[in-house]
Amino acid sequence: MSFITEVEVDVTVDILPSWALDPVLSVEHVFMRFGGLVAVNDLSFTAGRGDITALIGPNGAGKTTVFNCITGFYKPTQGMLLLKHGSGDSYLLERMTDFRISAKARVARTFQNIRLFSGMTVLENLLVAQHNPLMLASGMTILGVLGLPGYKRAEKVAIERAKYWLDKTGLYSRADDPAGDLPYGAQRRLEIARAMCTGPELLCLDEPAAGLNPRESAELNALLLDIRGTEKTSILLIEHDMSVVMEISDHVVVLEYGTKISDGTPSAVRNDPRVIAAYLGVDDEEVEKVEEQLDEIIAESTP
Ligand SMILES: Nc1ncnc2c1ncn2[C@@H]1O[C@H](COP(=O)(O)OP(=O)(O)OP(=O)(O)O)[C@@H](O)[C@H]1O
Repeated sequence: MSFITEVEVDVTVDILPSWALDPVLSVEHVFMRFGGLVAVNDLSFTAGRGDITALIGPNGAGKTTVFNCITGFYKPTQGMLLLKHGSGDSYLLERMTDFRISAKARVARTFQNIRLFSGMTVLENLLVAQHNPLMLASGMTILGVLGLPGYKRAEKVAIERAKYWLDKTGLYSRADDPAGDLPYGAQRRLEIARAMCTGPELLCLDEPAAGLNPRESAELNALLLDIRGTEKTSILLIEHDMSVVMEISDHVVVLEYGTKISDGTPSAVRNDPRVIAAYLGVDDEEVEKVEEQLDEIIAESTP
């Protein structure tokens, strides 16, 4: 005869989302105040290594301010921004200058308004982006630039890298044209190529699809997916174009008035009533009503 004793085991396993397991960037309790205005309010989120993370929200939600804190243009009033390289090296971005954030932590960014050297050629724009490794190879001297073999080697590597990104972004045939002569969509791609020439650990793109037509927008999606897939570069993206956000993001963080209101997969965020309410511009008190309406719509459409 055998006795089986039932033992109640409380197995409460917290399943962490994939982006929290190996984050390239951890934003922890960040505040940014401009006088009486709280542009970023106790913001915490993680961006997973190798992920495309989108930061979205209505106009004035604080998205660009978050980018400016990450890239050192602003010092956050409070909070921590931890960037971790795949090698294990980590950097507290809020303690670093913008120059060191791009050179050491290797965070690259593009801007809402294109900022290229429009009088320089497309190729020159990509070589200027690699100024740091070139100057290091020169030993910071004119003699180094003129004679050191290390400099010649570094110059060759810089040209090869520029060619690689010209090819990837479909700009090879325009390499000798002034950047300012390129059509708008091509200038946007050149900005991304320039950022990629710095070999970033994290690529921050501020509204890369702004002003693009649907064909250019689809090309941008393909380029970003390729950067994620082939280069394994982590991307943090501010974007208003929901077709881009929903199609290519692994993870979406939503801000409203500087506060995080949703954080999850694209489909979870898309169906979050708070997000819908924020985008429709309804007040907090109306969120419940929107939720009820959504439930009704879902019930009606379910056979
Ligand atoms: N340097 C500054 N001084 C004062 N207020 C600022 C400054 N920078 C941003 N703000 C304010 O912070 C708030 C958030 O602005 P931010 O540009 O970060 O929003 P956003 O989500 O990027 O908006 P958009 O989608 O329109 O670009 C806004 O109210 C803005 O006016």
